[in-house]
Amino acid sequence: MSTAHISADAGDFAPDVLMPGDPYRARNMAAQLLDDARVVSDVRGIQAYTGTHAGRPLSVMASGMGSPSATIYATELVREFGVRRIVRVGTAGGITSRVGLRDVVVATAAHTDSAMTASRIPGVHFSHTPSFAMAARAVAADTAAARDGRVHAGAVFTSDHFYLDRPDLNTALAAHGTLAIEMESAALYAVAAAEDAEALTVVTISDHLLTREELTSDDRAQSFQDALEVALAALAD
Ligand SMILES: O=P(O)(O)O[C@H]1O[C@H](CO)[C@@H](O)[C@H]1O
Ligand SMILES: O=c1cc[nH]c(=O)[nH]1
Repeated sequence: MSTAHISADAGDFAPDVLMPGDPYRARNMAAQLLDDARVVSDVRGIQAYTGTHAGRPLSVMASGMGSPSATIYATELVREFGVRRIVRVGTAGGITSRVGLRDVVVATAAHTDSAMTASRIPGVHFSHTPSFAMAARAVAADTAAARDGRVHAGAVFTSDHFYLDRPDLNTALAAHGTLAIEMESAALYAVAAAEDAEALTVVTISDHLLTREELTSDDRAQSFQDALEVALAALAD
C-alpha cells in the first residue's frame, strides 16, 4: 500500500507517530526509544521506524522542513497507514524573553501567514489548535524541565520562511503572546482537523531571535531530551 512518498505495508505504522523535522533526529529518537525497531519506509531518504516503547507500538518519522512537506507526510500517514496521533518534536526560534535557549514550548496554538491553510477554507482565518487532550497531558507532565520552569505553553508562529528577516512581525507576534517561530505546526494541526486525527507540537528553542544565541546543527539533532519527555507524556493516555 505504497503512497507517493511512503513505501510501507498496511500495519507497518503504529497509531502514534513522533515526527521531528530532521531525519537524523528521527534516527536518534528511534535508536533511543524503540525496542525491536525496524525501518518501514525509506523514500527520499526519509526513513520511518516502528517498534515498541514501554510496551506500546510507536513510530518515528521525519516531516522534512516546511508546511508542504509536513502536510504530505501527515496526510498520507493518517489517510493510508492508520496513524491517529502525531506529535511533532521539533526546534524553533524564540521571539520573546519569556523563553530561553533549550526551553521547551508546547504549541497550544499555531498562527501562520502560509497559504497552505488559507486555501483550505477560503475567507476564513482558521484557528490552528492541537489535540486538547494531548496538550493537557504535555503541559501537566512532571518532568525535570517542567520543575525548572523550562516548559512553556503558548502560541507559535508557523512561517514559510527561514531566512526572511521580519523583526517588526516578530515584535508584534510576541506582543500578542507568541513564544516562538517554526515552520510546520499550523499545517500539521490543519491536517489533523481535516482528517479527524490528533496532533501536537513540542519544540525545543534552538536559537533566540532577541539574544542571537543558537545551538549548532549537531546540538539541534541531539538536544531533544526534554521535549521528548514532554511528547511521550502527551501520548501516555
Ligand atoms: O528542527 P525542525 O523540527 O526541522 O524544525 C525547525 O527547523 C527547520 C528549520 O531549520 C524547520 O523545519 C523548523 O520548523
Ligand atoms: O523555523 C525556525 C526554526 C528554528 N529557528 C528559527 O528561527 N526558525
